[in-house]
Amino acid sequence: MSDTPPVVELRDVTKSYVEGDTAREVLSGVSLSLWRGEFVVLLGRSGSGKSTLLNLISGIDLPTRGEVHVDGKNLGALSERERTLLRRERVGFIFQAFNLLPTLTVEENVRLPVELNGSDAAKAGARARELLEQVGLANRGGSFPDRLSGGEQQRVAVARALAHAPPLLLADEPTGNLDEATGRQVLDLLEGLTRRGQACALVVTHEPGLVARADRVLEMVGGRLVEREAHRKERP
Ligand SMILES: Nc1ncnc2c1ncn2[C@@H]1O[C@H](COP(=O)(O)OP(=O)(O)OP(=O)(O)O)[C@@H](O)[C@H]1O
Repeated sequence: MSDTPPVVELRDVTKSYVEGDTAREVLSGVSLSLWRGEFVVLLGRSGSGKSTLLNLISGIDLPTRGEVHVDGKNLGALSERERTLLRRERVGFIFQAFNLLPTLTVEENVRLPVELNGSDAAKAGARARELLEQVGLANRGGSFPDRLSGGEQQRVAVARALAHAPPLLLADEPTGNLDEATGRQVLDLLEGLTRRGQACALVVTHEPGLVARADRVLEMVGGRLVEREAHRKERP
């Protein structure tokens, strides 16, 4: 095992939501370590708490009890602004609905996270073009997102999520709006680029093909996290 901390560490995390007089526990004592280089799939029925878990890892929400550490930092000890910065610098996101900014071109969408992290325009542009080339969209940088197909938009979203080389990628049903063949193409890219960048990917999916390719398969069941398969690689 290496001396570097896990990219994500959850220590006995509980999350309850209060509605009226009742508190409902969505996560009950979840512990988890994710390491760089791991491609991890997260399964679970609708309402089982998958998005809640992603929100806690990204620091958008805080646990009721327990600790969440990202890149060695305890999110509960950070201010909201510090959590926002950590998220911007260290995490890439891919959403089911693509979530590209409609008023920016494809290239501007991809260079945005690089520029937000302080790179100058020339460097950000070069990095965006490199990523667009890798997702097969080198000639679409000047187009606006609504001119692209769903699969193309999601490939742009993959490029955007990885443009600032984050150690952690969180993807919430990235193929949910795509047909099977297009979804497979997007997942190939997602897997290839996260492995090449030695990032850790945590992907919520129902895609059986992806489950077979994952290093680890986790499932939310009754508020707990179950490790379904233990194809763990050697720690990077
Ligand atoms: N802000 C909130 N306030 C109250 N309840 C919430 C809140 N956010 C989530 N929940 C509840 O927590 C439970 C888990 O929701 P979550 O969105 O994490 O599930 P999920 O596994 O991602 O579901 P799906 O696959 O349908 O997206 C649900 O019952 C939901 O209603």
